[in-house]
Amino acid sequence: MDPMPAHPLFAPGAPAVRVQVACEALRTVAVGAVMLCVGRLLADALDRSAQVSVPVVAAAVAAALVAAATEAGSHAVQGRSIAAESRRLRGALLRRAFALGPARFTGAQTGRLVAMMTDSVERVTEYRQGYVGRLVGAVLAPLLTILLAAVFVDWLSALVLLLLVPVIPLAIMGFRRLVAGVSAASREMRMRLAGQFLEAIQGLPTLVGLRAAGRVGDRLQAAGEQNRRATMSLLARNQLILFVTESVFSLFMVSAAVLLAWVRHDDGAVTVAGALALVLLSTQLTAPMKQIGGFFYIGMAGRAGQRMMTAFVDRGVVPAGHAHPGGRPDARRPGTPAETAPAASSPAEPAPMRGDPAQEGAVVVQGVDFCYEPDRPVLTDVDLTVAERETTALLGTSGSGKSTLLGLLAGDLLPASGTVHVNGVPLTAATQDEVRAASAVVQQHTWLFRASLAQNLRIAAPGATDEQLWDALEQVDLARWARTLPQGLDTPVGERGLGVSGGQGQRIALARAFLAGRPLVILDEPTSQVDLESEAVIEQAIERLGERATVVLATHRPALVTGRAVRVRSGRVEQERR
Ligand SMILES: Nc1ncnc2c1ncn2[C@@H]1O[C@H](COP(=O)(O)OP(=O)(O)OP(=O)(O)O)[C@@H](O)[C@H]1O
Repeated sequence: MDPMPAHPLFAPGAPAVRVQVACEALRTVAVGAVMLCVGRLLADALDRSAQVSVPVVAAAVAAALVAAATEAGSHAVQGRSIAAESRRLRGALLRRAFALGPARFTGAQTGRLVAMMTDSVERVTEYRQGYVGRLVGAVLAPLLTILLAAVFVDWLSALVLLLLVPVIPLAIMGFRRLVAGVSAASREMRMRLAGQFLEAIQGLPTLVGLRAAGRVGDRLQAAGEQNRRATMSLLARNQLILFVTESVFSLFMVSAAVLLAWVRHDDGAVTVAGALALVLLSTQLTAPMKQIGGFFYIGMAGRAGQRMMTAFVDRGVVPAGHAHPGGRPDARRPGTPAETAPAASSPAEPAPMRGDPAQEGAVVVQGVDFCYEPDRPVLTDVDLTVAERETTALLGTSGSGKSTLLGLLAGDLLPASGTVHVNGVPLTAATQDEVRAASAVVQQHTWLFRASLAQNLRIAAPGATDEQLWDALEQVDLARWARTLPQGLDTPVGERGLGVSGGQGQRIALARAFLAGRPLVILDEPTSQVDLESEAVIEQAIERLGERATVVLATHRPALVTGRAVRVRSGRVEQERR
């Protein structure tokens, strides 16, 4: 075990450790002195003829004060050095992350990086600045206690106790073996969960647009609950083992001390005061056992964090934990959208038109007013009808209200007055979910998850077959490219799509819209991030999409207007045709 690797990332020498060891040693001697004095006072109390010795009482009080002061001093030094090293360590890791640049993070989930800089830094500093000193102190404690017993009570009794003390490291090692694997697995699970949550938050607009947020949310909730249960049972198990080990060990040491005191007193080698002090001092020998719990939560997590940070600084990777040594990385491990989506379900079936004969068309907007803030109308008296399988482009300058109108069609906003019908369903607070279920939304900025191409596509349709995925890729002219990928559909596209171009990312987003199979597809500036060549491909893809669904898109680019165009000007809709 190399508790404090000499890596430039970590503070050299850790002066706080030396101060804590000194404090711990002083505290042990002071507590030992209190026990010697108490032994003497108890012996005097048993001997009715003896008087209470004021100097002994004074010595006991003074020693107790020294013990309290060293304890407080040790904590103060620890607190200060933890804060200083946390700041330094986070700064160093952040500088390294910036130096590596975003492209280096294609293989590493940002969530892991964040978890390392927050949770792991806390554990490492707590371990390096707090725990090592206390642990060394705790190992010194029995040796110093035995020294006190040898000098002030009886050297032979002290020698016997010294021979029994090695049971402590044996007990520590046994405990470590019992809990090590489970602790590593629990740490890895927490780290993965942190990554999943962060990625879900980062990609939330995409998940919401594809109506996959509920599914992913349910899955994350289940994963969180599973993690909570696993952690609680780990803690319960460890506490039980600790309790039993500590009780058995304490009982063993105190019984040995009582026996020794009895025999040596009978032999006339130890006074009553000495015998009592010996028994009291034996309770100090169990101090290392009390550190065992901390050793395994703080120590193991701290050392694992150190390994992780060293690997990050030296090799630029945030390694996974060691929960599954030698195990094959699971393609559907948590943290990927495929895992966060429910297992098998078929692509969404197009919702049938619902019977309101008065509302002909997939989208019917009548006399709609909308404002985000009172007295600042954004849409005024808007009328718009889009027939089934018709593609309609909303044109207009920035701020004219195009995205707001799309928000109403998607069921994300409610009109202040007027009516909106989507697929025959009137939009109200009560029907909002139903209206939202009728559409898939593709935003200007698409989020690609750190997962395979297939998993990124299946966000829209968890049960889609490989054939359906290839068909969707064909529709957006990405199938040829996908076939050249080293692992085909299983090729990782990288967090935020760092492995693909902006145009390819946007086409993957469109492929998701194909897969979603909703009757209405809403596209908000689908070509804002792409070059002219990609724009032409996207234009064709939108045309194909229009053969399967009603499409409403907002765009600044006239090239995208293949069907009907509608101009939005200062919150009003003017209809025109090309
Ligand atoms: N969440 C909001 N809260 C308050 N005001 C908003 C909000 N969203 C948009 N607005 C305002 O509503 C008006 C219309 O915005 P909207 O995004 O619908 O326009 P747009 O035509 O889509 O613009 P762009 O082409 O730049 O996306 C703008 O004045 C905008 O500032």
